[in-house]
Formats: sequence, C-alpha cells, structure tokens
Amino acid sequence: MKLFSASQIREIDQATIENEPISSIDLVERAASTCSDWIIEAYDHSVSFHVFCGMGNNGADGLAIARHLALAGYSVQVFAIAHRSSGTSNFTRNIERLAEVKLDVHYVNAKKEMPEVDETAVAIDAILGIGLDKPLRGILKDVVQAIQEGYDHVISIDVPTGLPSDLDSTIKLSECVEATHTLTFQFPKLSFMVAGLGEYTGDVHVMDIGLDEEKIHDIDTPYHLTTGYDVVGIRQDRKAFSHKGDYGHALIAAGHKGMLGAAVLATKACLRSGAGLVTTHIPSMGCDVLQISAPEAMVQLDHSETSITSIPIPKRITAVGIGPGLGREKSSFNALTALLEDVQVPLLIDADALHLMSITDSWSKLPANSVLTPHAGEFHTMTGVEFGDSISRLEAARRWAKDHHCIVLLKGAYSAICDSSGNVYFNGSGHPAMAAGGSGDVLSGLITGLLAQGIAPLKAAILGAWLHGRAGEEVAIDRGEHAVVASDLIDYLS
Ligand SMILES: NC(=O)C1=CN([C@@H]2O[C@H](COP(=O)(O)OP(=O)(O)OC[C@H]3O[C@@H](n4cnc5c(N)ncnc54)[C@H](O)[C@@H]3O)[C@@H](O)[C@H]2O)[C@@H](O)CC1
Ligand SMILES: Nc1ncnc2c1ncn2[C@@H]1O[C@H](COP(=O)(O)OP(=O)(O)O)[C@@H](O)[C@H]1O
Ligand SMILES: [K+]
Repeated sequence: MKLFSASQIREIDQATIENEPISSIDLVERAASTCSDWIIEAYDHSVSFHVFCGMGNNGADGLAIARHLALAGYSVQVFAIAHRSSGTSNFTRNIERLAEVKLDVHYVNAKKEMPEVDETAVAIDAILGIGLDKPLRGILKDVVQAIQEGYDHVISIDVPTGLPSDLDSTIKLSECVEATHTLTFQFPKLSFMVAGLGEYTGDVHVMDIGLDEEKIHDIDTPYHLTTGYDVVGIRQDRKAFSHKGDYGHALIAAGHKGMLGAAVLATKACLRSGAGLVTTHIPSMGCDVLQISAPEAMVQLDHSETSITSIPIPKRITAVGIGPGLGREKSSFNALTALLEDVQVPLLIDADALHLMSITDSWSKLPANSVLTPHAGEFHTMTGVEFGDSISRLEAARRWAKDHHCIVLLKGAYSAICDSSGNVYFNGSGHPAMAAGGSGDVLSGLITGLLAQGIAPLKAAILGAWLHGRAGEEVAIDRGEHAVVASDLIDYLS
C-alpha cells in the first residue's frame, strides 16, 4: 500500500472530487458514514458520545458523524471549538444539518465550557486532521488538554488532533490527543509509522472512502506499507516433483560462548523459511546444543571452542546470514572480513556483525545488495544517529541504503525496509509481544532462508518482516502478550 504526504492526500481528494465526480460535501458525508458505521458496530447504546469538532473539514466529518450517531439512537452532544471566526462551507452545511436530528451545538471558547464527563462518555476527536499547520495554542491547546484529562476513551477521526501527518513537518509535537482508536481515511499517515509520533494513534483502522484509484496509482511516493496483499506470490508454491536442492542451502554463522541460543533461534527460523538445507557454523562447544535442538540442520564446527574464528563457505551455499550472538572478539571480526571477501551469494548481516563492522569502519567491504537488520541501538553504532530521534534515524537509514547499495531493515514497531533507490517499505504486521530478546535472531534466520531460496534481497526482507510480524500477532493471541518468547515465534511461522 502506498503512503502519502498530507499535500498528496489533498491532491487525491481533489482528483476524486473532479473525476468521480463527487462534491466535496458528499465526500465528507461518505467519509463520515464509514466512520459512523464502524462506531455503531463497535459500541452499544450504553455509551454517550461527546463529539468535538474543529471548524475545517475534519470538524465537518465530526458533525456528520454526530448526526449519524444521533439517527442511530445514541446519546450525542456536539461541541464546536471556536479556533477561528468562520468555518469551511462543509462545516457550515453540516452545522445546519444537525437540525434534522435536533442536535444543538455548544461552542467552546474557553476550557470552562467543556462538558462534565461521566464514565459512559466517549470522546470523538474531529478537531483537526491533516490540516494542522501550526502547534496548538489557546483554546485548541486547552481543549486537547481537557480531553486528555477527562476521557479514558477517545476516537480520533483521520488524525489525532495535534499530530503532524508528515515526517518532514516543521511543527514540533506539543499538545496532542492520545487516541484509543484512530479511524483514518484511505491511508495511514506517515507519522503513524515512527516511534515518538505513532504512539498517539492507539489502534489504527483504515476507512476506505473510495478515493480515486487512478490518481493513487499515478502519484509517486517513496513510502509504502506492507499488507498481506503485497506479499502474495513472493514465495512460490512448492512444485510436486521438487526436491530439497530446489529450495537453496543457507549458511548461518552465529553464536559464541554464552550466546549459542541466538544460533539456535536463527537456525530454527531459517529451517522454517522453506529453505531446502541449512548449515550452521558455530563454535565447537555448540555442537550438541545445536544438533539436539535443530536436528534438521547440519553443523559446521569452528576450530575454536568458544567463538567463531573462520567461516569456510561450503559448496553450493545459496545465501549466508551472519551475526546473531557472534560476539565481538577480534578473531570473529577477522572471520567476518574474510567472509566478506569470499562470499559470492546474497548476504545478511545482523547484530554483533553489524557492531564489528561499525567499530572498525569496514563498510567499504560490504557486498552490494546485502541485507542489514539493525535495531535502533545497532543503527546508532553504525551512524551515530541519536537513539531517540526516530525521524532522523529513518532518513539516515534511507541515505545509508542508497550510499552503500544495500537493504537496511531498521527494526521497530513498524520496521522500515529501505532500499538503494530511496524507497521505504514499512512493515504492517507485528505486535509488542515481540519486544523480547531473541526476536531479531528469528528474523535474521528467516530472511537468510528466504534469500537462500533465490528471493531477491528487497523482497526477502519485506516478506521476512511480514511473516515474522504475523507470527508475533498470532502467538500473542494464543499465549497472551506478556508470555511470548522468541522460540514461540518460530512455532508460529508459516
Ligand atoms: N477534502 C475532502 O474532501 C475531504 C476531507 N476530509 C477531512 O478533512 C480533513 C482536512 O480538512 P481541512 O483541510 O479543512 O483541515 P483540518 O480540518 O485538519 O483543519 C482545519 C483548519 O484549521 C486550521 N488550523 C490548523 N492547525 C491549526 C492550529 N494549530 N491552530 C489553529 N488553527 C489551525 C487550518 O487553517 C486548517 O485548514 C481531513 O483530515 C479529513 O478529516 C475527509 O472528509 C475526506 C474528504
Ligand atoms: N513493539 C513492537 N511491535 C512490533 N514488533 C516489534 C516490537 N518490538 C520489537 N519488535 C520486533 O521484534 C524484533 C526485535 O529484534 P531485536 O531488537 O533485534 O531483538 P534481539 O536483538 O533481542 O533479537 C524486531 O523484528 C522488531 O521489529
Ligand atoms: K482529528
């Protein structure tokens, strides 16, 4: 799915109005009825809705939603926030239409005019959407604060009020509605994808409002969100007369004393990727551990008992993954450097291997099209980008992928897969249950196995991240989000 900036979304809105054709007021009506349908499905009549509306089109959506909910028999109160002297024509027309359901509008000019809140009240935030063009001040700031303080449950329409939609917005986040649900029109907004901003949306629900498909197709954007639809066909169905040799042979180089579990996790995930054969190179002390926990894998033992010191590449290997639990010893660095010179097949670099390359500044040796899978900490070591600044981190990852002709899979809640042409594919699956040690080892084993099957590096990264996240979602349902460990993810790979 393509993701767009606020100005591109306006262009698509406009194209819809002109080409369908549909009037702006009818488009607002369509947007509002998709939201009210969703709300009616999700809430019974024991709740009462306090609908807060700005004076632009987001507010117009709110007024129309209020009308639909009143028609459906809900208790509804409507509050218009007087942040400017007059509303848009869509706003004014929807104010008039409230008379059809005998709803009054309460204009809020000061915080003290906010309603009393009881435990049945659910706030609907239709104050500002993609039109946010400056930080909230005055009455807007006060109202957002009052919503934050007063309501446990908030449904934001399109965008939580106060949240910039774009990644390059110059508006510093100050006051912002923290939504329970965000009903967003047609596309999640770019800011939803990054830490520090995405937290404000709560659960995101995409409302299809039938925007112009041709325009969506024609407008270029570097940003994409992977959905189940996007990964269909990346991995081919297995052929009836195929054999293991048809599905590649992966080499995993992982583990040192005290971190052999990382090698086990990566190996088991690689086996579950569909790769025909998996060989794991480990320190010799790991032999029994690996053979018992992953009997399907072949083991190649290092001369060293406790760490990896050289990595011969067996014949007919079709992809190599290096890094999980590798350790940071000089001898392992030497093994890594020799591997970089020898390797002729797709390569994935993760974890300690990324660290070793960073502290020795060995990036010039990186083979083109390699897949790197850093988390924020590893990416900080690679580039020096501050840990807390998710937008700069994303930009730096895009630059890095371009400069080094590689794929950077920046891990996080919406992992960002950056390619060498500047595209970013956010991963749309996943669950916070996955925020636990070893999850990343599973991902790197899985992607290595996909590379081994001949899937191109970008597609392997996209599919691997998707399957990994789906496993997290499924296991969180079955085990409960607190009890998930990385091994569980392997059991749920499909
Ligand atoms: N254009 C269309 O036909 C559609 C628009 N839709 C809705 O329209 C919204 C966008 O509408 P608008 O462009 O009217 O913008 P908003 O309703 O988001 O904002 C209204 C106006 O408030 C002002 N404003 C922004 N930030 C402010 C601040 N911090 N302090 C004071 N004033 C501020 C701006 O002048 C802005 O244009 C979308 O988010 C969506 O909810 C949907 O109904 C779908 C169709
Ligand atoms: N809140 C979250 N939501 C979705 N996925 C997450 C979340 N937190 C972590 N993950 C995923 O879990 C994995 C964690 O990887 P990583 O931090 O490298 O773990 P480790 O180093 O312990 O193996 C990544 O793939 C990341 O995308
Ligand atoms: K809003």
